[in-house]
Amino acid sequence: MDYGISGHRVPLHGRVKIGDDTDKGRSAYIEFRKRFLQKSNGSNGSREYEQSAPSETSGGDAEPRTPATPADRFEDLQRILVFQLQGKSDDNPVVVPPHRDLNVLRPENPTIGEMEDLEPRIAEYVSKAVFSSTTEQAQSSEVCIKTKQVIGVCHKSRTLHVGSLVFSVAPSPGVPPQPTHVHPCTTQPKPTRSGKSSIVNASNLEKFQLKIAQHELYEDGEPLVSAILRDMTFEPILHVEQKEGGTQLKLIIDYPNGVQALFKPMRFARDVQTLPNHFYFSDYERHNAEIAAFHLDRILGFRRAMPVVGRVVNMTTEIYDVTEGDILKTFFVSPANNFCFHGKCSYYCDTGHAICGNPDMLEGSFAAFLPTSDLAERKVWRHPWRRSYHKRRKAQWELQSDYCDTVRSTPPYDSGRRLLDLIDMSIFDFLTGNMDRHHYETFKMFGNETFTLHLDQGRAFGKAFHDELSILAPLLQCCTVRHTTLAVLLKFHNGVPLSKVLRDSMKADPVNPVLWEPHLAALDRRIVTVLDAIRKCIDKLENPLPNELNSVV
Ligand SMILES: Nc1ncnc2c1ncn2[C@@H]1O[C@H](COP(=O)(O)OP(=O)(O)OP(=O)(O)O)[C@@H](O)[C@H]1O
Ligand SMILES: [Mn+2]
Repeated sequence: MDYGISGHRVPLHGRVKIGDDTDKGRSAYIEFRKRFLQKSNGSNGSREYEQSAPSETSGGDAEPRTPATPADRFEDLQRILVFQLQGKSDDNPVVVPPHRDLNVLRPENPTIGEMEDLEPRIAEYVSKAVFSSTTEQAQSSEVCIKTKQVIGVCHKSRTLHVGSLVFSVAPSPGVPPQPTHVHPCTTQPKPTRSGKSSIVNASNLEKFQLKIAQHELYEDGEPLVSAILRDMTFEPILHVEQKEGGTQLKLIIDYPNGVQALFKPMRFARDVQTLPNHFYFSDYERHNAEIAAFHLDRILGFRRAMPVVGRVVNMTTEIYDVTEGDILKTFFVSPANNFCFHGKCSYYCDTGHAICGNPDMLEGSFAAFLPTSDLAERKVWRHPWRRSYHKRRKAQWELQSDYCDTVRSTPPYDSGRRLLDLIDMSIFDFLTGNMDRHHYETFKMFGNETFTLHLDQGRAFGKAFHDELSILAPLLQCCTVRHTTLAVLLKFHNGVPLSKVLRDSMKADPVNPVLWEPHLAALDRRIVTVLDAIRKCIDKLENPLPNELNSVV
């Protein structure tokens, strides 16, 4: 089934509208949008904000006042949660109770390490491995471990590759680095012929990657997360190269021990918003959006985004000096005497869109690298609610009011956790204003019953004064949400505001303040809108409108 663009065209220069107002359907989305737009300054702050120049200034240390206690505590929604925890209200089709949610039940939750039979084996290798050197191995790399599959390759010298792990073998003083050979079945350590060897433990990122599980990237409170953030912040940068593919410039950063990060450079100050005449697909990426989205994903309890940290690098010593290839030819000094480069990519990689240091210090986001495909291949899925990526075309979901019924009856959205994951993602994206969710990825080895990665938030946090309701289309069209997601939203709405928790979480980042204050304020406002939407879904269920009425609302 193709969830792609419809090919339907609106008149040239016509405004691209969201939703079809003439559609006589059952779509909560269209109804909600109408109601939402009719609202004036509602007491709960749920209104569409126009793009307007704010009076606040960017950044700054002064903590703004947190919003006054909201008038509406959504007690009706709270009651549903309490009933469900008491084993009542189980049949509520809008709020999926924990005991029907595979993300909560997790009958199985193996890690990549367990699936690949790596974790226990590595421990075994550490205790059993014996290193020796033979001259013939020096000629080429060879396969040196066989278990369920080939997982270890001896490389030219001093390193042993096991999946994405690289073990270094330190030679004795005075002995040149030697090729290594592992005897995994040897229980008694044998003396090596030409020197003692030792195994350097896997890096924090490698350990993290092996612990990625079927239902989440990392566990709540996982200490490796802050260890990785620290590594990416303080470890020396050994090598840099441009990442192929994608539309905008990204660099792959190599640290010691095989640790890698995906670097997105800062292009604008925090308070520069998406240009009013730019579509979502021609917006620039914002490095700070990647940092903020990682924190937000963690705070909301999803744990589906890789750790990201901000860092200021010296463009000369930490980029120019450690890179090679065509990218070197794109470095130059600007008229303002700043060191700049533009790299090579399909958009915005020219002198007019150069990335410039100040004068040669450059800020960027560093996202911990996902496991390589050798260790854990990913499957790329077309997002059913993908936008048209065309200035005059609409996507199918924008035209068909019962679109969710179509999605719901199609695997993998017809059972299990997948549809609920997309609804979580739409709430996450609505909070951050990310309209750029064209594809999503999962780890192949876990099959369909696995979480969807929250990858690529570069176009989030672009408009602080506009709430893009169409991002919520999956929630509004399907009218279903996890109990746990609703509980988290209510917790922040009625307790310590999300803006405060996120601001505090990001204080530890080296490039704090990460977000412009109006973007933080927008989060608290948008939570109300999501809660309103869920309430609307429940109301519709409890008080279905007669058919004729339904068609005119
Ligand atoms: N942390 C990561 N580690 C490894 N690979 C990653 C990571 N994040 C993203 N990628 C891969 O790199 C690709 C491009 O990344 P991303 O989508 O963030 O960049 P982009 O320039 O916005 O790309 P596009 O223009 O296609 O949206 C992704 O499709 C993903 O497969
Ligand atoms: Mn992107």
